Amino acid sequence: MAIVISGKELATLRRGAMKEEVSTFTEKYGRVPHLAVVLVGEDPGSVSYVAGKEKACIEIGIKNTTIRRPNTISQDELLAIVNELNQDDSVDGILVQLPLPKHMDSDFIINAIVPEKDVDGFHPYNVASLYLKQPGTVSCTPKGIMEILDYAHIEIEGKRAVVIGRSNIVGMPVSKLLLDRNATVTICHSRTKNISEVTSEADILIAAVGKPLFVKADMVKEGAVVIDVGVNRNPETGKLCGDVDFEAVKDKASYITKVPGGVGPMTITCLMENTIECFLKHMEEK
Ligand SMILES: Nc1nc(=O)c2c([nH]1)NC[C@@H]1CN(c3ccc(C(=O)N[C@@H](CCC(=O)O)C(=O)O)cc3)C=[N+]21
Repeated sequence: MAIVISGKELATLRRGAMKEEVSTFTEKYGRVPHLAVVLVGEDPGSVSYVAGKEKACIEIGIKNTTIRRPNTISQDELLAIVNELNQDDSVDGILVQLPLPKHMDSDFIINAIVPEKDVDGFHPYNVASLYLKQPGTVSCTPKGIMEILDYAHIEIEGKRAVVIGRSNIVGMPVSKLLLDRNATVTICHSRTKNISEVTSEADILIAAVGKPLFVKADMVKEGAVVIDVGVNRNPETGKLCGDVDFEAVKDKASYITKVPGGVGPMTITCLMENTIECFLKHMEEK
């Protein structure tokens, strides 16, 4: 049986440290960090994420404003909200929850957020900074995955890392972060031939495909480290489940994360870290 790396436990540790740090801010800067979240519509993943973020903000002492709008609002109305938050000096971080309703162009909205307040690290400026190794905001899930690997003291340098999924939000940036730590990285996707042959080579396997229970035992090398980034609903039980068939893979892996309680809590924790970082930069500019 693999060692289960608890993202939840690490999140609790990090949040305790952040709470202490934030408790010094009012005296130093006259206020605490402020995160503004915009939620359009009622995507189930988003609603659960928003609830988790509100809880984390309260825990750490970060001010949180959630702006909720029905999915009938126009793109112009959403743009106006973003512009107002951009100009609001009391706001340090802006997060527009994705996915947006179909009648909207999410790239257009994300591009409208000023990069200094883009706590998601989704703005092209921050994405480019990651690839050029320049200072900027690193997106929360990839950052959380690296923190999980480090917490478990997993060696990365020289290891063969295989990432399943090539999204801008997870697959691509986590591949870059692993490469920066000198892993040999392979990215698999829907057109990859003989995918289980490729994934079976992985010392570190990152599953970010968005398909419930996609990773089975025959796709995993004995002793591999398996990180499950999936946020899916199990089609049979309706419960939250990952991309990895945990029960099938747990006896083959050396380390594994679970859903829930794995990467998710660290995504939220890294969002808190990013909010504090944006706040501190904002305060320095004054
Ligand atoms: N602009 C934007 N940025 C995002 O980062 C973003 C987004 N939009 N849209 C939705 C997805 C999804 N996502 C989750 C993060 C943490 C949990 C999480 O902490 N889940 C808990 C369980 C929560 C439960 O039980 O419902 C866990 O895995 O233990 C879930 C989902 C961030 N996303």
